[in-house]
Amino acid sequence: MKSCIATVSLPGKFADKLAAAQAAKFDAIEIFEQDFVASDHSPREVGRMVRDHGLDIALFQPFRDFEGLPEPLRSRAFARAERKFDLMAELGTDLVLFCSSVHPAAMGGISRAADDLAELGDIAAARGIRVGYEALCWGRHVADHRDAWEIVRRADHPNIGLILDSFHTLARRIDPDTIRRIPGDKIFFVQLADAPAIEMDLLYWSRHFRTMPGEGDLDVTGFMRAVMAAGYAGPISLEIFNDQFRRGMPRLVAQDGHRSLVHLMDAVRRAEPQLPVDLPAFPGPVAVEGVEFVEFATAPGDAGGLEQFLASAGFAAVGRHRSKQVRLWRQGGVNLLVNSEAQGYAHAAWLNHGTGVSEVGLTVADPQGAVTRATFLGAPAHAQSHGPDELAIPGIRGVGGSALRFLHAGAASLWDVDFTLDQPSPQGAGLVAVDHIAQTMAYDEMLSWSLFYTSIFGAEKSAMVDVADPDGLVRSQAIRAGALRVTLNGAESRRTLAGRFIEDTFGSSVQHLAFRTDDIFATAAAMQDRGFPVLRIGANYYDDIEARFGLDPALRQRVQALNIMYDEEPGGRFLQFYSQAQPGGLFLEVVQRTGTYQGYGAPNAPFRIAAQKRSERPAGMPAR
Ligand SMILES: O=C(O)c1ccc(O)c(O)c1
Ligand SMILES: [Mg+2]
Repeated sequence: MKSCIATVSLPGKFADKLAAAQAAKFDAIEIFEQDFVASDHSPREVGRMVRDHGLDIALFQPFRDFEGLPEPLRSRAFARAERKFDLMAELGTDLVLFCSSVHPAAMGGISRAADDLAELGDIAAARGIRVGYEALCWGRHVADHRDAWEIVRRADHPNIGLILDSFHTLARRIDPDTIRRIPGDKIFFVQLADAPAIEMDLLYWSRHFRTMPGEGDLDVTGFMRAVMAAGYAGPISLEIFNDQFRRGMPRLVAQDGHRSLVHLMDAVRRAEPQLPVDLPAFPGPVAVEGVEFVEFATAPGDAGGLEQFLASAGFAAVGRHRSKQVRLWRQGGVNLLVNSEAQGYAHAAWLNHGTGVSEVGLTVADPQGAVTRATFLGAPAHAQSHGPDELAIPGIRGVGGSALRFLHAGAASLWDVDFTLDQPSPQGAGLVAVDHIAQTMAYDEMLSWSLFYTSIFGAEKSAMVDVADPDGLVRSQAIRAGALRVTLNGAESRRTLAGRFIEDTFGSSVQHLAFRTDDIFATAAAMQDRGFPVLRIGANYYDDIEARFGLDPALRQRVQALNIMYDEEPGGRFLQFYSQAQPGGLFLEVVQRTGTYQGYGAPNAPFRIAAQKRSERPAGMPAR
């Protein structure tokens, strides 16, 4: 796979873009003319800078408004093209993108455009240049790759070919399988971009909302399968116009871009194994069987507050690590680790973020294979010291520096090998499993996080929902990969509960953990007896759900008495209650799902957030 990224896809100055593309292991770049013009380097210097970064210039673009013009505009367009061919020679690239015209004077006509390109082909050929023609989906006369291909076919010139761009094809809902009929050697270049499914003007959508493949809702995999089936063997290039990326960090944008391409091509070969995808073999998406543990990083002075909070939720300390300052707290099938080591990864996490979740342990069929896949997708392996008789548990780093570990279900158990258990697992308050893990990040980072989960785990995303915090909007997206459910909460404002959590913890990620119970009324009562700092929900909320769902008044009484929130879908119900946010911002949630309910009670989130903001006062865990 020859990977390429357009300079327009990356933020920063020209040199920053090159450094980022190199660090992310791209093979080549497309020079977007505007980036070149804005830079202060001569064309020869730019060419040398690119090659000094180990990169090729695979394409120069765009050349606008060429075909179908009347005289004298037509001659002017040819003269302009020759100037750009001169520039390309100095840059050191032989392929240029001509996009379909939006010029008000452009005349239609497939043959007229073909004649113009054929004539241009002779000029280009004399200079060893190839011209690729791309249909912009808002082009004046040509807005469909099938028409662009017909023009290229009629131009019938070896130096004139087609350029495909997934956005232009998929935005117009053109069937990508029509690409399978195009000879692969006439496709000179392929640009890729995804986008979220939002109805809007095509040009505006393209210029502001493109995303990396897999981060949006378009079928970029179907598009790329068709391109490969056509016999295309050239570079695949990311051409992403995106407002968020423009203000992002060059290296992170480039890294996500490379990850998205590797993931895309892996998906292509898994969908159509006969296609010749040039990518080293690595294991498929990691299927998560369970959440085996969640570890909190803390320090001896802070552990007491956290442990008191866990005890109030029905957990009991049942054992300790053989060689480390780590206690095991349990109830039902849930294992929580409280790590107060004075060295190592957890300690560093505590120093950076305060008390909070530092690691999540997942059971998978092939732990080592999971790490292998993740490293091919650019996630660093996460090694942790272990004693001679202790398990080496492979792991990776998540997006914000959090860690994930992979364990075999049922194999030599971590609990038997690394831990001394002093008592059996208690029933506690009836929590049986981790239901989901809620991570919080700046809104601009959300796509990075979701790509991490969708690429490594093959996770499914549900639709993004807007949650109104009294002080700003929070976007929430649920991600599911087998037994791993994660909700991502992107804070737009620093004053939202989510935004403040990020500030207060210096970028910690897990803001809350949700546990599942099979009897939420019994669990809520048992936790109340243990002094759980439940979040109080006001009467207006209960009046509303009684009206909205036609709730039986007796049920309304029961849920209200225990501060349980309620949601339902045609196939099932969802009951949930929360703790107050603890100093530092962490909180817990308890849920019960019935029937086929798959959501997270999103309609309740604004009321929960408002209640949390009202309830803010120190309780439970002391602040650091
Ligand atoms: O937005 C544009 O004008 C534009 C330019 C060049 C491209 O390759 C493209 O896909 C879009
Ligand atoms: Mg394009």
